[in-house]
Amino acid sequence: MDRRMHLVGKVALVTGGASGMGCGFAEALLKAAAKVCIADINVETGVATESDLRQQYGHENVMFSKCNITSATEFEAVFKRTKEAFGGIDIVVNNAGIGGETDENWEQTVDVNMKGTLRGLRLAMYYLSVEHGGRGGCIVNVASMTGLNPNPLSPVYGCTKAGIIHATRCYVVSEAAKKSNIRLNVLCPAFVDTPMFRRLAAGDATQTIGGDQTAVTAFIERIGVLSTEEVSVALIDILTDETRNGLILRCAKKTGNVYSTLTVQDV
Ligand SMILES: NC(=O)C1=CN([C@@H]2O[C@H](COP(=O)(O)OP(=O)(O)OC[C@H]3O[C@@H](n4cnc5c(N)ncnc54)[C@H](O)[C@@H]3O)[C@@H](O)[C@H]2O)C=CC1
Ligand SMILES: CCCCCC(=O)/C=C/C=C\C/C=C\C/C=C\CCCC(=O)O
Repeated sequence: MDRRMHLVGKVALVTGGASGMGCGFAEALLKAAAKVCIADINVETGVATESDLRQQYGHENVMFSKCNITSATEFEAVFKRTKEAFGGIDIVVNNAGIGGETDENWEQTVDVNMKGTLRGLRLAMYYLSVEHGGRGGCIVNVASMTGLNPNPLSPVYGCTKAGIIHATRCYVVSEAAKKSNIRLNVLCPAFVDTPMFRRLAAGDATQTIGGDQTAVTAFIERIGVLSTEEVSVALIDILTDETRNGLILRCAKKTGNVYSTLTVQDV
């Protein structure tokens, strides 16, 4: 039996799609002939990305929708708009996220990464579910290797990413996912060359709880840095291979792509 999900004509919503990894994901989906809504808080970059992608992949296949994922109203409006414009939603990539560990910004990191992603996950479950007019599909949540490996420089960020991993695992075993044939997986990249990463690499003091930048640089050199195209290949593999469900996909420059589950202990 063919277990590939063909992406031609499929409709995807990608949060944080204006730049960085999200923009790479949008482009990879468009190359596979899907239709994409990029949702992002940054209107200027979002409109520019929309225009660029429209020129390359067709006006009718791309839309930008302004959305702050911390706003329930804005986020729900994006789902509605995408469904109206493209006739349904098959794929949701909850990718938008920020770094930030200072006394002033750490709660914002929780609001965006944890609450925002949970909001996107809940909306995706609703809009993909058959009982609410959906047609099943695939949800990919973007966490990070820091959600699995402890990192002293970014405990809050790491916690939000661990939360995203666990939330994904919980929804995977839900009746709602099974009833509507919704697959859920979580992507855990190590460093990827994006504006967010470049801020960290440049020593932006608002991104970590501080420390020796020489050590950060050495750490980055040891781990290596992926391109957005390399992470996009991982995303497309998750989407197209319908046997992929409930999985954590670690992506790192030196180790490549490694799928796993977390062990569940019998109690
Ligand atoms: N770059 C890296 O090394 C890694 C990044 N990640 C995760 O990948 C995801 C994407 O990150 P990058 O592309 O690196 O970052 P980025 O900063 O380059 O792009 C993030 C995008 O999300 C948007 N965004 C931020 N807050 C938002 C909000 N409240 N509502 C809607 N959109 C919002 C930004 O405007 C931006 O376009 C994030 O969740 C990040 O934590 C995970 C592992 C490694
Ligand atoms: C193996 C660690 C991979 C980290 C991947 C990641 O999520 C990168 C995010 C980049 C910028 C976000 C800002 C800061 C927090 C993230 C990671 C801190 C790691 C710093 C270090 O120990 O060198």
